[in-house]
Amino acid sequence: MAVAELSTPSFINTRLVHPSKLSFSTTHLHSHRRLAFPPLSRTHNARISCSLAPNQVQAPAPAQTEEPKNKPECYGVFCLTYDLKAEEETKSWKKLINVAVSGAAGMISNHLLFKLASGEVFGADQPVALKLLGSERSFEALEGVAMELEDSLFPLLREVIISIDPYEVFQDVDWALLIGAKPRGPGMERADLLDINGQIFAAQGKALNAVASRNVKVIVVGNPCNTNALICLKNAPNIPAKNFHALTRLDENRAKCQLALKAGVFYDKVSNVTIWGNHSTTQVPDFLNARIDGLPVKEVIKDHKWLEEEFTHKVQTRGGALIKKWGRSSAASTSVSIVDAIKSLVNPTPEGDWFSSGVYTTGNPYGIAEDIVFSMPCRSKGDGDYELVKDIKFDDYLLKRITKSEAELLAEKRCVGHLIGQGIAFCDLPEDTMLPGEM
Ligand SMILES: NC(=O)C1=CN([C@@H]2O[C@H](COP(=O)(O)OP(=O)(O)OC[C@H]3O[C@@H](n4cnc5c(N)ncnc54)[C@H](OP(=O)(O)O)[C@@H]3O)[C@@H](O)[C@H]2O)C=CC1
Ligand SMILES: O=C([O-])CC(=O)C(=O)O
Repeated sequence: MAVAELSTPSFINTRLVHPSKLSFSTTHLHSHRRLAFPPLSRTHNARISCSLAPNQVQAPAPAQTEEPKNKPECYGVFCLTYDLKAEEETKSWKKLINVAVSGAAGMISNHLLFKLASGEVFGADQPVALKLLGSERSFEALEGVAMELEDSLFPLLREVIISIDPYEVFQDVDWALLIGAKPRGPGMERADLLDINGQIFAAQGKALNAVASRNVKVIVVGNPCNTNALICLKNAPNIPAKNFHALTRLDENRAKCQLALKAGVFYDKVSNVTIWGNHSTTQVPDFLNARIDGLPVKEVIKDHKWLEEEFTHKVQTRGGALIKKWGRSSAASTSVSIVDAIKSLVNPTPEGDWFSSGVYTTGNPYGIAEDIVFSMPCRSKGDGDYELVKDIKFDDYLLKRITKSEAELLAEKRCVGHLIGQGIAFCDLPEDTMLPGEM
């Protein structure tokens, strides 16, 4: 049996031994101990214990013994132990947080993971553990991702595990970024997509409910993301519904860019942009409440016909326009928008401004149907939570558009009744229901 000798708990002083070359010995992590690693297995992942407890962990998770039966599997250099308290420059760092990413071998993740590990998302004093969820099919690609993370030498990246089991990946997670989903293929009905992807998010909701931190924040990216988020939260009744988000931040960013272009200003001058509704072509980019340089958009952009027609359509179909150019859907800008969405929750929202997120509608002050996930304007104190913005103006144009997106989401919800404990599915989707990328 090959065994790695670790003479110190510090990360930088340990010897690197690749786990695939070693077999299991012990998981006790103290200085001056013998440590070896299990061979890579596709069903069981190893998470190495460390001297830091994850933040906010209250989940009634299966008891973690020192040698759990299904010991999760760490990856390569991340199997080496460390002790943040032992190094001068890391003593002041915060407690490790656990971040799960599904679809981790996909295009969006390929951009996102490196941002998460670099410190640009959670801060330069926030060590992270990345827990990557893939599938049997993509397991080798997932190993490739983990190898690239190893080679990037990120000081803040203290643990990486790869797995195809959501119950292992979601154990004690503080954030779950749910990206993995099946794209709609040629000839596939939207109802089929809702069902196929809905099954994934129902299973992941159940796993989060069982093993994640009770305070986990969940951002659903995989499409159709609003209804997937609804399915996920319905299958996780022990986690507050408020903690679930569907990503509409990319749409907000796209809207800001178009307004800036038309007004001839740089996009940092555009604020208070809400995307209402579904992440689909019925989404409503709100120019009534948006501001440019502090002024109402309609005072700066006098061409109101452009706002109602061209601007709205451009934002709704930006994903499709990009696919036509690239031959694949937005990945880099989506990952940037996921970073923006997280940062908006962990930093106080600038005075007077807000951000868009697809959130649970129950108790909303706008009269939008309850019990769906709808993009609305939010503000955060920076504690991971948010409040809906109250002082919002509506006019007939805005209300009519919002109603259309609301009707679409209610129809999507009827299609997934079987996945949310609401009886038999009945699918009567509007003809023109499309993802942004389907135009
Ligand atoms: N909300 C938003 O603003 C946006 C959302 N999206 C959506 O994000 C999702 C991911 O996009 P992207 O990263 O570009 O896509 P990729 O195809 O590159 O990656 C998708 C990942 O999803 C996983 N996946 C595919 N089918 C299944 C399945 N049946 N069960 C579980 N996992 C599955 C794949 O994992 P594996 O290889 O392991 O099977 C793959 O790694 C898509 O649904 C896309 O529509 C995209 C852009 C914007
Ligand atoms: O439709 C897609 O898969 C891509 C998408 O969501 C977008 O670009 O907004």
